[in-house]
Amino acid sequence: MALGFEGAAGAKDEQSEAAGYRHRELEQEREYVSALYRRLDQLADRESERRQRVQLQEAGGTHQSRFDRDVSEEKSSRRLSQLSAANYGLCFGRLDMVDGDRRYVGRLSLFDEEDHEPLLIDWRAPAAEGFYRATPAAPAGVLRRRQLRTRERDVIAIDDEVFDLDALNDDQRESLNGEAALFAALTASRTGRMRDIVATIQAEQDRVIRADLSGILVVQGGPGTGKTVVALHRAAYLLYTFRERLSKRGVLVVGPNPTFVRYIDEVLPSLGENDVLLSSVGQLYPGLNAVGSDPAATAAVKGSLQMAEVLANAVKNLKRVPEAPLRITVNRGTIHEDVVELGVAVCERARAAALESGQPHNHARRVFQKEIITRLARLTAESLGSRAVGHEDLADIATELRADPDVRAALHQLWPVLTPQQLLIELFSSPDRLAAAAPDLSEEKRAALWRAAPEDGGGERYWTPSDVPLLDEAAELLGDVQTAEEIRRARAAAAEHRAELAYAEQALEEMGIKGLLSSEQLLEQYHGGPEFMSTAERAAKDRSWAFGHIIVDEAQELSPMAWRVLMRRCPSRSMTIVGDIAQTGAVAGTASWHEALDRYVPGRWRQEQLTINYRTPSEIMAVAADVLRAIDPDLTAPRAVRASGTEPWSLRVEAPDLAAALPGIIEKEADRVGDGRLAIIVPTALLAELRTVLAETEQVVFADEPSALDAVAVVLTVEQSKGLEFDSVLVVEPGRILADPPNGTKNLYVAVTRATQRLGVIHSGELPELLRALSPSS
Ligand SMILES: Nc1ncnc2c1ncn2[C@@H]1O[C@H](COP(=O)(O)OP(=O)(O)OP(=O)(O)O)[C@@H](O)[C@H]1O
Repeated sequence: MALGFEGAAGAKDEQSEAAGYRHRELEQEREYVSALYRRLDQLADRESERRQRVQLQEAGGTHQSRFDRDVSEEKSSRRLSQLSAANYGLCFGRLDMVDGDRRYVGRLSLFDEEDHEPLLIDWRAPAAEGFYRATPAAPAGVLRRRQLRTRERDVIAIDDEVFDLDALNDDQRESLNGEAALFAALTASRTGRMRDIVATIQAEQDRVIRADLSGILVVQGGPGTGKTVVALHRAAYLLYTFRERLSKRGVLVVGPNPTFVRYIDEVLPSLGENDVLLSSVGQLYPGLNAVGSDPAATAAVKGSLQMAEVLANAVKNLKRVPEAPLRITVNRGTIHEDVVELGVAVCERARAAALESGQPHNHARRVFQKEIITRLARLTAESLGSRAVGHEDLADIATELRADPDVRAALHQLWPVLTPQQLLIELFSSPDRLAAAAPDLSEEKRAALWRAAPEDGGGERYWTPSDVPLLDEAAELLGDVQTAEEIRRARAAAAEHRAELAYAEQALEEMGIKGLLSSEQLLEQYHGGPEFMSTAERAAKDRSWAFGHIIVDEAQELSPMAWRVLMRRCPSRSMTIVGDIAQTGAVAGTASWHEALDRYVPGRWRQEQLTINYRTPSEIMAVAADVLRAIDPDLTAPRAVRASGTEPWSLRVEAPDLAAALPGIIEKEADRVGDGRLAIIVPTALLAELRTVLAETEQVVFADEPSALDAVAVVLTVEQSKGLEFDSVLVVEPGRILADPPNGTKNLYVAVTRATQRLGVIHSGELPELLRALSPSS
């Protein structure tokens, strides 16, 4: 049966016997774990000596020797960072199997030096599965599961579950995996950064983590059910299990905003995985960090699928056929100056030939240009008089014409070459162009898209996260801006690169280091690339990169246009999508998984549900449940795993005094959370006012400041608080959050589910009816 040591005793002598047993077992585990650390240190020392030796080797030499040296150094660095990630919490569990086998489970695998017997099993290995999956009802060969609770390198407690089916009641069958360790983790103060949960993963979460790599898996779950943390552990699991495949193509994790990305960025390194690209949607376009913001109406239009058509039209409209023959002055200012006439039919033919090539706009321009220049060369030759003009002469004339400023201007007028940024700037700043490209958008929607052209060509603040999918779409339609010569060279280089890659692939196979390095990395090393670039770094720079797996967090926030970008980045459709439809806040966000996915993989995606809330205590969830019912009476809030013993409260302060009272309320609450973290979640419209009001309040920062995650108290909008959690949360003016269209109720649901311990609501006027479960405070 499932029991801790505490439950075993009855009479006094039995109690002291149990205590003695407990003590002996604890000592035994302390010794075992110390031995594991000795082995870890030994491996780390050897690896760093090896690396030093490699570093001392001469830098020059042949390609081959330089390559060997770089591979060794890279291999050592990776191993060292894996070993150092296991410096604390190395081992956290033990499985005693029915067949007498005993397995220790931890952050990585360790083997005995002499007999190569496993001393410790990596949590991701199949042999460790029972540690997370075994239940009293389905023990899967496990007799006892032991949790080792550790502080730094010492074992401080052990908790046992003994699976004995005969002695179970229903509650015990449903018992949580490693309750004591889990509760210790859940009630600890938050640090502002997400931590890994490798020691306390629960069975329903483990099923998601170890699910098949292929296809699209949607993980739907209410707030605090561990979607984010599970998604990150899944990334680590997939990299461990499919190392060879994924090290080459890489894994991308997409979060809703840069603050969230910073919040989660320590989890994968703590699991020994450093080569995953983390990005928000605003960072997905290489070379751009879009930090501007759009009014809701603008974001709604930009996110809608209609924009794909608008952009396709905008690119189509770039190609112009003149209404009358075009008169072009050639050889201006020379003795050969002349005016030639380019007929409408010629332009039409050239345009048709270019379109027929099926290439993106900027590439097809070459076909167009060739047709026009050939025609102009003939006309120019004719204008030179009756002298016979041969092939070579025509070629020379064509070369001259290509450089002729008037000819270039005419070509630009007929078929301009543009970057995606230029296309969007020109489109959004011109009501006429917008009207021509978006005849199906209402006047109002077109007006929402209008924006003055920037003087500096558009910096970080000009571009918004909603622009990124549009830039990506435009880049697809336009293609790179390259000259014909550049394109010819790029094609030749690509062919050579493909041949070299095939060769490198073979070399990796023969050297037995496939999975450590990709063939691309090997080639880079071989050609003496400036520095070693990880797969994630290479992928971050390449818009056309196809990832091996994509994980999307807070996926309900993605607009239809953002979904298109992600689908383009993952042609294999190997994706994990985590989110909660009840928390959609973005105006162009996702209302249903069917709506988002059926377009790409009709009927070919699967869904898992997470049902237990590990973050929010039951007292707060009672309040949240009323808000959820207002969103949809058929939805059920996830079951809170614990109570905090603290009632969530509300405080009414009338409008003129509210701003003045806030600093005092915040200071008091910050004192209460001690070394924990406090969030003040406010309606977007109040943000500017509060910046002034709270300017002098100690320890308070705003979410857009770099130190936001490390501060004792941070002020955020609901949007900025997505996916984050805090020990205590103050929600200010919930009525205004509710009244903010179109997702006010969902936003309030997000706001009240951010706390791990305490929730307070401060309001002027009547408290919204759906927060009636709060206890009024004076
Ligand atoms: N098995 C577990 N052991 C310990 N802590 C856990 C476990 N599962 C979840 N948690 C903790 O619960 C909290 C909520 O997890 P997480 O942020 O992943 O939830 P979420 O479902 O993404 O929430 P939201 O939808 O609100 O963003 C985190 O602090 C996480 O570390």
